[in-house]
Amino acid sequence: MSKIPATVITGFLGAGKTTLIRNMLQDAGGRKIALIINEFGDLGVDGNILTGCGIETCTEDDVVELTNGCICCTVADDFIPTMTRLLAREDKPDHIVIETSGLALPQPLVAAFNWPEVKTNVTVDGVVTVVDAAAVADGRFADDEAKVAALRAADESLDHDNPLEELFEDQLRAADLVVLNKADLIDREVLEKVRSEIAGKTERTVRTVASEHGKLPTDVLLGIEAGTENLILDRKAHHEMEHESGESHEHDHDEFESFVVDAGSLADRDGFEAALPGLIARHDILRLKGFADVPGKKMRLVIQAVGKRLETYFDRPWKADETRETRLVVIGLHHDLDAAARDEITNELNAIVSGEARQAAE
Ligand SMILES: Nc1nc2c(ncn2[C@@H]2O[C@H](COP(=O)(O)OP(=O)(O)OP(=O)(O)O)[C@@H](O)[C@H]2O)c(=O)[nH]1
Repeated sequence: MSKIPATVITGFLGAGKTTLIRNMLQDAGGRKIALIINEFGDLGVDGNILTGCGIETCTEDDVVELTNGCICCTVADDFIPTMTRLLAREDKPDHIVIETSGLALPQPLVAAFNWPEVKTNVTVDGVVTVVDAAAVADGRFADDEAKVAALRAADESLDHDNPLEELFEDQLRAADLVVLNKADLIDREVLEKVRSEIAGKTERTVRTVASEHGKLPTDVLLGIEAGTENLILDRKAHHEMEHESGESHEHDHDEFESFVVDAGSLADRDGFEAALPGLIARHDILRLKGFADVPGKKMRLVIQAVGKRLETYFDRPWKADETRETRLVVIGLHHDLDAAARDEITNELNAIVSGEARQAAE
């Protein structure tokens, strides 16, 4: 029996993984696709967006959400049992697509495909790393010397120069294909600069393709036939290489923090959208996303912020059995989101959601 192909879609927070998968599902080419969605933070936004996207090939049964932490750390407890259940199904999928969290390392996940109970039935068709080309052009992943110096001063045990840059490079090292997404936000010349910067971060030549809103022919993404589970040992992450050279530090996510804010109904959408970027910049929030209840509206409002870019849109009606609420997950570097900062952000978010902040400013 031929093995079921699996594709790992990885990439940093907000790069466009879910958007790319949503487009892939709309152009599945008759494939029955099973989705495994892994998220950092306890809100399950991506899975909710995908099952809410109204694509008949993407029902609740086709989506498995792993929200107990990054898939790279929960391989044994979550990922392997999920794959075993998936493979035990009568109506097996034609292709398995796994969206890692924005903070996951692809290497341990791809290595897990060598576990006996998986290897005989599944092969890794390819690792697709989605890049926010505009964020790269803005230098988001470059070393911010001043910031690293401040980090080191605050925590001499810090064993990474720059956790963002290191993770970004690790996700690129694992790639069979790099998607330079958000190309609509930069011009051609900048895109080519980003392309060569990306090329400089992997020792081997990796195919890159530009995209806008993750729109690419599904045949570009699926059917790479790389068999990456047999190649991943040559695509080591930083901490695996440091381990080999003796300066070992375990792979963890301690540098990152996430928390969920429950707020009330969004009384003043314009005021909220005007105030949110300032809050994000003040606290260096890397990612903020979730859903909001807008009084008088049948549809729920999706809130999507990646760095300073904010997008809100109504995606589907609230279900009869759903509580209309505003719930937002906030993700950032640990030292930016200590307890005091989390309280401050929670209070400020509640104030701008309720419209209080605007009234106070008037
Ligand atoms: N302008 C622009 N926005 C994009 C593009 N692709 C995605 N976005 C927006 O970027 C935001 C994040 O997109 P997602 O698809 O949720 O990103 P993700 O990688 O799944 O995010 P995480 O799962 O949180 O890591 C959303 O507001 C998208 O609409 C693009 O090509 N251009």
